[in-house]
Amino acid sequence: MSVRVVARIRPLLKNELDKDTIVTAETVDGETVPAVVRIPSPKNEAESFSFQFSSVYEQDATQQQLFDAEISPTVKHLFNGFDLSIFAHGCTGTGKTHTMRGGKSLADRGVIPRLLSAIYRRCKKIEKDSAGAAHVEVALEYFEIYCDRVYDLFEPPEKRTPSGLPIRDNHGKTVVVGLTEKPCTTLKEFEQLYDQANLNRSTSATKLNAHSSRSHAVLCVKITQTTEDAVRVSRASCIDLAGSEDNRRTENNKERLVESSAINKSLFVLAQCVEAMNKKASRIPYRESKMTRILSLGQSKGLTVMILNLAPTRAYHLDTISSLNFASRTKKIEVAEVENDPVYRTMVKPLATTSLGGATMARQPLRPLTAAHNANIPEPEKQKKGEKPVKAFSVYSDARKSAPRVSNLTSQNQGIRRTEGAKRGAEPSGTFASRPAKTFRTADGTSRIRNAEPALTKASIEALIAQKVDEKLAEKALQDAGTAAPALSAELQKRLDDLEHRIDAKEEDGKSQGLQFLLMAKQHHIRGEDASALRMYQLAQPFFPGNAKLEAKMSTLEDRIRAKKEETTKHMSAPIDFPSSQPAPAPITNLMGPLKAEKKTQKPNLVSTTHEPRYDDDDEEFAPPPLPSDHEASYASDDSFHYKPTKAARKPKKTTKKLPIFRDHVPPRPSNSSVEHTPRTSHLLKIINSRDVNQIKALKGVGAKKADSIVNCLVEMEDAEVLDLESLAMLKGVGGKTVDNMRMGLSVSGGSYDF
Ligand SMILES: Nc1ncnc2c1ncn2[C@@H]1O[C@H](COP(=O)(O)OP(=O)(O)OP(=O)(O)O)[C@@H](O)[C@H]1O
Repeated sequence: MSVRVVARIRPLLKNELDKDTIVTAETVDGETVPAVVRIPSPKNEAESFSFQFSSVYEQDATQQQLFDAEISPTVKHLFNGFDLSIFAHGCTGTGKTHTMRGGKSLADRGVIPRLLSAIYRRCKKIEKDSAGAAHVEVALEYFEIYCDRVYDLFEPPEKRTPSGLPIRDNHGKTVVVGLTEKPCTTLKEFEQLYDQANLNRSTSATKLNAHSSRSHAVLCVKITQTTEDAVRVSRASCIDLAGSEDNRRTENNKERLVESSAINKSLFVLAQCVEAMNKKASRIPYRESKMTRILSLGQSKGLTVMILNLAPTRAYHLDTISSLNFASRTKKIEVAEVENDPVYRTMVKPLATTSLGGATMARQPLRPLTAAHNANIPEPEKQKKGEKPVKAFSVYSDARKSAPRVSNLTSQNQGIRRTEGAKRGAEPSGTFASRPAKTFRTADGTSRIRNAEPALTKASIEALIAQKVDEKLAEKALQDAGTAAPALSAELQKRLDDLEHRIDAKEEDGKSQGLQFLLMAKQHHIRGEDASALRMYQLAQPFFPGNAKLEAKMSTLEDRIRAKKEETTKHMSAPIDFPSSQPAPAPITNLMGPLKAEKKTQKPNLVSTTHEPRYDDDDEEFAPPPLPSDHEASYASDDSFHYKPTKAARKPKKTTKKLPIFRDHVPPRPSNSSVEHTPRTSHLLKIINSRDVNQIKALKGVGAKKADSIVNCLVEMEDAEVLDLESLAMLKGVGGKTVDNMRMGLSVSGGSYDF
């Protein structure tokens, strides 16, 4: 099922006035509880936007009401082996921490203490009902992601290493290495641990919130149920995201701005991941921030509830619309609900020395990720038969007859449906555990239930292989067909991966920030998302002070965005009804803080009063879909930017370095027009565009390596050609001097050119 998204409108604060309230909740026809958020258009008060969610909680909704309706029903599923993720999202000062953590009084307690209370109650009940035969253990991990670094909140700040805890990919899962796991047996003990750990969380006063969280906090509750026969582990992850900040309003100082930039960046990446998932893109940019990498929303299996926190007043108008848009997209994400397998105790013997959940256990990721599988990809066979994909599980249906659940005791994502009561041991032979339980992983990844393991015959192995191949082929075909983002060439993909690896390699010493921005910029650029690419280049710039290539890229992008905008404004004099295939204009997004271009180009939301505005693309504020020539500006490789230490990054040095000036004195021209070059230049460009390594190698000042690199860049550009010397100078490994050398070294028929 999809992520369950509910909205919560916080009450007015002391300094807010009733007359400024613009966000209201409404009920859908025939329903009694509100499920629609209505907000006026920022451009035209007479118009309004409405956003529908699973539920909407009004200003007077209590913590108890929210918990009882949204979280309490999930607890029993947690004990049935499903993982649970609860997110609080929203811009700064909208009540995320209040919702998740809450206040000290009983009535004010937020989702997290209430969840723990419910968990302990259920633990007691299980132990009592089984007359002590079943035993449940609860253990906690609590960490924050601050400025893209992971810190253990159970450790005092003075014990932190500046670079934070490393995260690793472990068999397709993301793992935070070295987190403290605290066993926690009572609610009282939890409260002490939690309160103490919260003192370690990074919070500061900003203009918008006196106790603003400067980090994303993730509390992971591990529940281990041990019965005579089996051990079952499930996890609840409670995530209090830091709020997006519009720094025009926060008036943040330098330190707060650095935090804010990290917060906005990670939330921006989260939005990009959601966008990519909605577009069923083959590549979800999880790796672009630690938060998205760890959380991998949509890739995890289990139940996911997102609480969208909203402020009711006009002061948050644009931020609220931005959050509503994000949440609307999130609710479309499909999550496969697969319960964690129990580990049968007859099998546990070899593990006798491994304490479950103890320090010797390999660290687990916050959520088990199945990177190889996109949960959004429907199963072709089942679709053909008109069946629902694997996730026929209704969290909120408390109907007497339990909905059929999916067992993962079969090949990955293949999902044989099982009714709730069916016993593991009764699984038909020939099925295999696809997802080794966290405490017992066999080396070959096959079944852990050895006594239930079927005898493998040659025929069954062949059948299994054939089945796997079919699955993979079908999956690939679907991915190819369903990919909305432009396919990346293998070459380009390789370079992106290389860049990611470089970033990973530098993560440890915290020097990767600039490269990360560059990587993201390049990815946006490739996808034709100019505005996002520009934002990322702007964020990268302080890390590469005075880098002429970077500046050139930014100015090319700015020009193009401006041109697109002017083009669009021409067609904007009358209201436009955007066809569904085309992105609507102006998503009012402040996720990345102020941008001159954004401010100027916000367009009215031309959407009727009862519809959600459609903001399908991150670049919409600027224009129609990307132009075919969007690759032109990405000539230069990001490899050409060299990391400079952060100190330098914070204080960009003034530079006198300028773009090369060449001797072709031709008048300025439109970038895509063919212009008269001098014969020498034309000849040079012809050689370059021939992509012939030997010819290029023969140019003056170009060795084999440089020639190779030039050809690689040209391959990346696919059909595009280098049209002028400036563009040539921006290719990887080429600069103004090299271009001059190349040109001046040219001669034809034994004679030299005149100029
Ligand atoms: N439902 C609510 N009832 C009463 N007060 C609330 C409610 N929601 C939020 N508040 C108050 O609003 C203020 C901001 O809330 P909170 O700190 O939880 O925001 P936040 O979204 O976590 O902000 P940040 O992202 O900056 O950390 C606090 O003073 C909080 O007590």
